[in-house]
Amino acid sequence: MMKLQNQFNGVEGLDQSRREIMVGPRSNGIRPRHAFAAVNGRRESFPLSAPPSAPTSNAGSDVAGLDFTREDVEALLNERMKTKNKFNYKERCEQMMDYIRRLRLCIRWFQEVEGGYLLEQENLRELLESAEKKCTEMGNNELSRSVIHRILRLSKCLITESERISAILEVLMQNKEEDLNAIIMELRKNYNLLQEKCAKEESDKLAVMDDLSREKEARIAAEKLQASLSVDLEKANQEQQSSTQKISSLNDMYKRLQEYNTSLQQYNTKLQTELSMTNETLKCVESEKAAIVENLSTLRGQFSSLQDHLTSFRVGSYASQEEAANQKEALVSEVGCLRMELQQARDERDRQLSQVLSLTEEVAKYKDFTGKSASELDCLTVKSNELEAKCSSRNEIVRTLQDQLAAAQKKLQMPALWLLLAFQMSDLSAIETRKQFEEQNLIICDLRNRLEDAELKLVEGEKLRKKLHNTILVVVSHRSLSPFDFQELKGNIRVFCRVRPLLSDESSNADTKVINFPTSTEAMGRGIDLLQNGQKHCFTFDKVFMPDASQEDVFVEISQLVQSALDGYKVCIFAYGQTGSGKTFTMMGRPGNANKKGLIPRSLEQIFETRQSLQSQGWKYELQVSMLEIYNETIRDLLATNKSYAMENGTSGKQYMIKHDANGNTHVSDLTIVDVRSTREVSYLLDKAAQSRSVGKTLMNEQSSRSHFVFTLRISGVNESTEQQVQGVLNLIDLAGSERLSKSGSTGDRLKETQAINKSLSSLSDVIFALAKREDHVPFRNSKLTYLLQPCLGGDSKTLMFVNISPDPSSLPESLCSLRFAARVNACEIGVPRRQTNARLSESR
Ligand SMILES: Nc1ncnc2c1ncn2[C@@H]1O[C@H](COP(=O)(O)OP(=O)(O)OP(=O)(O)O)[C@@H](O)[C@H]1O
Repeated sequence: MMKLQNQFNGVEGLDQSRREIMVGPRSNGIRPRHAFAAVNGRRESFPLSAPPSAPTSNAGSDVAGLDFTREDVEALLNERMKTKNKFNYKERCEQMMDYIRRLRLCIRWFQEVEGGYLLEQENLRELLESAEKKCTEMGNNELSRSVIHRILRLSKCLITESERISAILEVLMQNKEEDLNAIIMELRKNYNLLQEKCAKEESDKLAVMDDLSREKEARIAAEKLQASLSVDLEKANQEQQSSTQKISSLNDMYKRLQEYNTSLQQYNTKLQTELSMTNETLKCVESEKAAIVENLSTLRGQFSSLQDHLTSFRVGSYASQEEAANQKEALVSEVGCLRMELQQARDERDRQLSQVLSLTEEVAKYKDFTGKSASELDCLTVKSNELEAKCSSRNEIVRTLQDQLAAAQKKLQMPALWLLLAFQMSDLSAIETRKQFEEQNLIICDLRNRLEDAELKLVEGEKLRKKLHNTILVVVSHRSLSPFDFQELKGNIRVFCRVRPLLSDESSNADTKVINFPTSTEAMGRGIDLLQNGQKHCFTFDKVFMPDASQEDVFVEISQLVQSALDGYKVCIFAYGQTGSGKTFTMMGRPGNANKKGLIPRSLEQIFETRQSLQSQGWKYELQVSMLEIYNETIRDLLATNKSYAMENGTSGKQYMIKHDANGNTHVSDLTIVDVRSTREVSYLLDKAAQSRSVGKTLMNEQSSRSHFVFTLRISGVNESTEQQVQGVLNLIDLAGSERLSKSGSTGDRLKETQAINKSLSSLSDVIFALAKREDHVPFRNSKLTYLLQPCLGGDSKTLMFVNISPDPSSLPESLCSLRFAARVNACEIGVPRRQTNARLSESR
């Protein structure tokens, strides 16, 4: 209590003279150690007493002014409990103790309240009132009352002190408030400044954040890019490695192929020489054969004449033969008679001889009997002489008879001999003829064998040629070979470029040379350079024909491709180019001039010729022709007999539908298909079609084709000996020319045609672009032309495009467009050409 009073006494002294009391700086809830006061205009500081230490277990001893302790109260209580109601006193004492504890706490709180300046007077008053109440409740107990009084006193004292302090505090608070207000103002200012700064910083921060996020994004993107680039780089490295390997392997292959090519070329030359030798032998054999056949026929004539002669002789000699036979029979019977007579004479002679003998024996006997009389002997000798005479006469008769017989026999033998001789003669000549005939037959057989051998060789040579042409040579990358040799392997569309000569009416403005043909070994015959505004545009194709190239020169380059159609390939050749650039000239040629015949008639001539020569190898071909034009997006049958399509408004009466079958063959419904057997028939059909074609005059071309012309030749061949079948198709197409309306000066119907032509050609370029980019969808159906050409552009055909170019400088932009388009076409990869061939089915045999 004393400590407290001292503390406040100091303050009380201050109270009288102060004008302004301030509290020392307080921050972070730390209690201030000084109070400041302005004393007589001077700022002084007064130390505030330290706060009481933390309450000890003996709480009562900390309370200043309360000079009794808990022990006192307990002792008092114990004493009183001896006499009074134990329970009531104890309870009340405890209540009192509780009250005192709360009072102590109040004092401590008062001391410890921040700076000791806030005093809850209301609470103290409440406490006081409750203490008074409790005092009343406690009644007349002396001890309690004195305790209570003390407490009350203490309380009152506390109240007054607190009131005083609160007054001081109020002042202090006011001052402090002002200070604080000033500080707050300052702080607000600072705050505002800070806020502005903060806002600025915030905006800066946002900008920086934006920058940062952008940078982050950029960094992430860069990292991603870096990652993808590194992946790409890795891939590229791998690709590079693999391509290096590929290149080296390709180089190896190239070398090997070159070697192979050389060997093949040698082989080819050998084969060619063999072929020519075989051909020569064949020619010799054929001439020999002809001679033999001639010989044979003369021999046959001889033989037949001999046979005729023999039969006539036989017929002629028949009568004399009969007569001779009769004579012979008569003679034979005569001979028989003579023989009988002779026999009889012989018998007689023998008998007489035996008589002579017996007589001779008898004579000998008589001679033995010497004793016989001479007369008897004489008589016997006479007898013997008679008999001998008889015998000799008989011998004479036998001799004459024998002579007669010999004569008769001679007579008999004469015609027989003659006949026999004749027979023998004719037999001899027949045998000789037969011999000759057999010899000739042998020679013929031999010749036939040789002929067969030669033909076999020829077939094998042809087979080899085909094989070399269609299989082996395709892998040989040698420019001296035909570009079609590569087609089977690469599957690209080949492109030939043809520059026509300047026409007479063009030569006036042809001083400037805009087209060049490079002469370097690389590009010789394959390159073409265009000069536009001083800029050079270089192009390379499979072949470039200069203006002086003849129709024959051009055909030579495609003849092998045409040959492929006979070998069972689908072949498509089409001419593309600006109007008047020479497409129709290339495809059809100039009518009535044999030297200027175009590719279509030349191809057909070759096909018919080859068909003829292949017949000897067992090949039989059937050829069918159809011709159509696509005019204003409508199909017209150029071989239709009734001409129902030719309607006034240019629209077709019939609706022709294009269909492709599973084999990639194209069919146009209701189209006239004509069987052809000779070039003359085809020429007739071509003339007929040319008359039906839509042709018109434009500023660019006197005879401008206003439609796309499609000539189709279907070839089906059967080989009887090898049982092979082939189905080839040859499509030859003369496209309508692309043109600029401003240049062509088209109006009316021409304008409509031009628009249709340009639209279908742009569809063609769309298709080519889609193919070049290997897009999933190729818009073949966008025009009739592209749909018709679908198997040629996207299938397994051997396709060749002619890009025709005009050398006229005024056509330079169009030429450049055409060449760019052609370069695209050249890069297009379509399917690998497939040969349509199969073994013949037994049913079809
Ligand atoms: N190589 C050539 N040699 C000689 N004359 C040629 C040659 N090429 C074209 N011509 C001539 O040029 C003219 C135009 O040729 P052509 O009619 O063939 O052109 P086009 O491209 O078919 O034209 P369009 O698309 O208008 O039908 C014709 O008179 C033709 O005879």
